Amino acid sequence: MSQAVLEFKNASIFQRENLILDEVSVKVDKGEFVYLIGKTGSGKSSFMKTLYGDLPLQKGEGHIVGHNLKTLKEKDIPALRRKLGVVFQDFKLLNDRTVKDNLFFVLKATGWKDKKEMEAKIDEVLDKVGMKTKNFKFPHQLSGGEQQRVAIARALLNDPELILADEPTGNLDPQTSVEVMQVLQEINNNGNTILMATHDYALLLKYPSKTLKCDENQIFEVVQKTV
Ligand SMILES: Nc1ncnc2c1ncn2[C@@H]1O[C@H](COP(=O)(O)OP(=O)(O)OP(=O)(O)O)[C@@H](O)[C@H]1O
Repeated sequence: MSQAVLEFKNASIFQRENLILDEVSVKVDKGEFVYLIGKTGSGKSSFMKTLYGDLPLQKGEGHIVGHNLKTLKEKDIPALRRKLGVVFQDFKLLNDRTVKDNLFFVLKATGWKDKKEMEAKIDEVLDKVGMKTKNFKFPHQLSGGEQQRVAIARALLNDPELILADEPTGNLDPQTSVEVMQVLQEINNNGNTILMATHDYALLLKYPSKTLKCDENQIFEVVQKTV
């Protein structure tokens, strides 16, 4: 049986009427760590948006964590997103509440009810990213790297089948980028599947892994030596 958490066949991705990516045929298997690279404007974000239901898939086949993107309805999007953990370049934490309350907010919004279970889950995910002792802090009291760790913890709350990280180190200095990358690597070693869009070639060299490249309206796998 296939272990694919993500599979596209001859898919086309459009922004309005503009064709951004054509004949996309890619697969990500359970447990993989996959990079998505490509120049600015090559379509990485458009691809990521298609994956979390922000951009409709108009042509071809696309399946992700058990959902068919071609037939995905507006009402199916929350269920899809619960199976995905999404991490953005700009963290997207709520600045008016503590780390812990940021995570509570997501759990409540995704249907959790039991306070004890919620507390335990929050401790568990913050522990995974080394931020448990800072759960009382507000986002502005944390460094960029710490905020991104919290964002990664938030992405882990609902045990996602796939983590989509869109330029997660884009706002961080090189040293902090490596620290955040180590967190992502640990999470991957613990069994989480990760697709990470990045511009950071230094990270690719330091942590080689399967790499997909967007170029000239295509996505193809590259052998890392020639990246
Ligand atoms: N909302 C939109 N409406 C129309 N065109 C768009 C929209 N968003 C992006 N595009 C176009 O789609 C193409 C791909 O953009 P996209 O943001 O996916 O690239 P990217 O590879 O993620 O770039 P970056 O690395 O800068 O984030 C670009 O030509 C862009 O101008």
